[in-house]
Amino acid sequence: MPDHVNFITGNANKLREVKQILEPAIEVRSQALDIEEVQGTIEEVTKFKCSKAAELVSSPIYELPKPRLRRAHAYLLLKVNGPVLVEDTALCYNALGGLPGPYIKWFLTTIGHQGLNNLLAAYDDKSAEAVCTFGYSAGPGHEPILFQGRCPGKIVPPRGPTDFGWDPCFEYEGKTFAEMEKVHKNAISHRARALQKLQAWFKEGNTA
Ligand SMILES: O=c1nc[nH]c2c1ncn2[C@H]1C[C@H](O)[C@@H](COP(=O)(O)OP(=O)(O)OP(=O)(O)O)O1
Ligand SMILES: [Mg+2]
Repeated sequence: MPDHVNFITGNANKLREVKQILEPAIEVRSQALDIEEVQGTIEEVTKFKCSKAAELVSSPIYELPKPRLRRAHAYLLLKVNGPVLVEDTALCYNALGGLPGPYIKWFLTTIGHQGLNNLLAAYDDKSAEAVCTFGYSAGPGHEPILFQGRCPGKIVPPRGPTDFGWDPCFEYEGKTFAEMEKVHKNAISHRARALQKLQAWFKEGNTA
């Protein structure tokens, strides 16, 4: 098992959940980079994001022991690309053949919770899947390895706190993600299921 991962995301809520799930076994370090996102399948979007992150990220080649020494020794820090972990989240409506899928961010920003419901007005089937795909790259030129988790649910009018994305509109076993205790969501979510696969891969002896 690696002692840490370098999770690249601009989303503080994602980071909090990944920390809650992986730590303390694996320390989650993070850099907030705004990475361009392409069109394509969920897998293509995640692979591109991961390769880009591996190129853009820079991290110190070693850790200095004490914070007060860091400034003095700043010149010793060299740029090293990768390894990195990224994640892309999709929300896939079954009645719509998997859309909005990886484009959920733009749908949510543009039409909001009510709009996410209205999209299904013409259909009886309100079922959906939350899909989380982590991409891990050892560095530039290394093909990203993907770990995907899926959680079934249905799209409902918003219930619960509105602090994280479409959580209020996604119902799983009678509760929306927003209504659940964080520990409950983090035990059954798309993100938790994907991270279980990543943890299993690390346990096989693969290291970040
Ligand atoms: O568990 C979740 N529960 C509710 N909403 C969620 C969840 N996870 C992601 N979301 C939202 C954030 C964004 O509106 C879209 C995914 O887009 P996505 O590109 O993966 O996220 P992002 O751009 O916010 O962060 P990043 O810098 O990691 O790409 O769904
Ligand atoms: Mg994004």
